[in-house]
Amino acid sequence: MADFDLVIVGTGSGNSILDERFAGWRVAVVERGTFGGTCLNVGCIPTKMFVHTAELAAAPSAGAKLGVDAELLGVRWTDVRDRIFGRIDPIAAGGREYRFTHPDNDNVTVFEGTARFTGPHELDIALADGNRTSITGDRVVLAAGGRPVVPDGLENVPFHTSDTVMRLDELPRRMVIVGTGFVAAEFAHVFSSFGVDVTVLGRSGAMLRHEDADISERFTELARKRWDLRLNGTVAGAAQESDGIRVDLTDGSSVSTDVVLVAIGRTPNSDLLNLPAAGVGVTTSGHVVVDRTQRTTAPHVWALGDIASPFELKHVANHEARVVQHNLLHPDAPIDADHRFVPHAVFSSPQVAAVGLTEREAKAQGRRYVTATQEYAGIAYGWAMEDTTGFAKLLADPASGQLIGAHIIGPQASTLIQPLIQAMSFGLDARSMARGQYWIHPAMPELIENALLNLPLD
Ligand SMILES: Cc1cc2nc3c(=O)[nH]c(=O)nc-3n(C[C@H](O)[C@H](O)[C@H](O)COP(=O)(O)OP(=O)(O)OC[C@H]3O[C@@H](n4cnc5c(N)ncnc54)[C@H](O)[C@@H]3O)c2cc1C
Ligand SMILES: NC(=O)c1ccc[n+]([C@@H]2O[C@H](COP(=O)([O-])OP(=O)(O)OC[C@H]3O[C@@H](n4cnc5c(N)ncnc54)[C@H](O)[C@@H]3O)[C@@H](O)[C@H]2O)c1
Repeated sequence: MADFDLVIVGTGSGNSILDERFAGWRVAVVERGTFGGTCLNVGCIPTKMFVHTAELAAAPSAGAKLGVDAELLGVRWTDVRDRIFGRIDPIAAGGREYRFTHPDNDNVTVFEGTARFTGPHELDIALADGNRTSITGDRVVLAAGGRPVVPDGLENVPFHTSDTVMRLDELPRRMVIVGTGFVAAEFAHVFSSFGVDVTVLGRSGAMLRHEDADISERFTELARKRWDLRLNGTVAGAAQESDGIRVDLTDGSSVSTDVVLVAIGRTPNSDLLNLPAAGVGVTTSGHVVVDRTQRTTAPHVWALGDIASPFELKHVANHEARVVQHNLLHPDAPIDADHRFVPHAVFSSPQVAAVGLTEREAKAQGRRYVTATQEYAGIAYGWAMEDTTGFAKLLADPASGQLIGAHIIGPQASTLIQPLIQAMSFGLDARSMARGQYWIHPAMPELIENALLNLPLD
């Protein structure tokens, strides 16, 4: 049995822990899938490459109301797909090659297979080549991520998840997307911009229902105009028919389609690891329990990213990887992860971005707060874009002026939110932020300036 100072399970964010400071450590890295994990191979990065391309495809139809008549001649799907993965696949392969062969990694052994604990420090690895091996780790880092959840009712038909849908052989004519969250909103935008007839099936009454209610309501209203949106129901069953797949819904209706995309959330890969053998606890949702230093209930085991984090976001996984890295290197001076102001963005059309509390959460916490909104239609750059639906909504403590929540729906929301994240992270109050700096005129951040000035502070 080979003994290691450190075993890292998962090469998504876990792969970024190692640097020259670990040169004297014997390290094992275990990976059961493609090197680089979800974000690089099947998540953030390819999706945003498709989203950018989709926006180019959608531009001609958006031009007409501004007096520019253009026509989309076509989307060469296989060219788009192969350009994107022609860029990504070599990065994943290069990362793997680096760990296997580069002298920087003389102290690192890579095992390609699925790891599971057989004791507190012992792991069995079912290798991809069919063999097995056992190793021990003085310390273990769990960075094993999660995987898509699949609903009942699709047993008799082929379906895709975000893991496979970006590599379709051809662009389908019709697509049914099950789910109304991040993945559904982004892929509905991508595929409908490419000319696919998209139907979205949602169990709840709104899309992006975890967002602030005003944002979710506006997004749902706009989604209804673009996609065939079937809410308050889900899949009851499905059958293969001569001209495609028939999906039956719980309300008794049905939809015919060429491709079904499942996007109803992800589940942590904690169940693959036989965690009880190591004394590592999990929550009812399957997330590994960690303390503020990312240490699990077993003192020699740390966890980071989607396996331990309900946020399921890459910037959170990256932050937690830096915390784990520090705490491995400095066991006597551990640091805490900072989850105070975790932002997110949905790269759909329109974009949505948020940080801090929704109004619903502020109420539930009994917080004293004031709100302000500012529409894009009320700022000069919004006039340039003829935007009539986007807005920013802020929540602040009226006494201190500290922002407690920020929500944006509209063009470049994912970029416009950043100064608000900065203000919240560094404790800058709304009035100082609005009047203590210049705002370039007539640029889009005037949306934020005006929203801040609209806050009815004490
Ligand atoms: C379609 C999609 C789009 C996304 N877009 C964004 C975005 O725009 N912005 C954002 O912030 N986040 C986005 N995310 C979320 C983001 O991808 C994840 O939060 C992030 O990749 C999680 O990183 P991780 O290191 O925790 O896990 P992963 O990157 O999933 O890495 C886990 C690795 O562990 C391996 N593994 C699992 N179990 C074992 C085992 N037992 N033995 C060995 N290896 C194992 C897996 O094969 C995998 O490679 C997106 C996700 C999806 C699905
Ligand atoms: N831009 C980004 O940061 C980004 C993009 C994509 C994914 N992600 C991450 O990936 C994770 C997974 O995304 P997701 O969209 O799959 O999950 P999600 O949790 O965002 O949304 C899932 C949706 O599916 C609905 N649902 C659940 N079961 C259902 C059923 N049986 N039938 C119909 N609807 C059902 C839920 O009500 C929910 O609205 C997210 O939590 C997110 O953190 C992030």
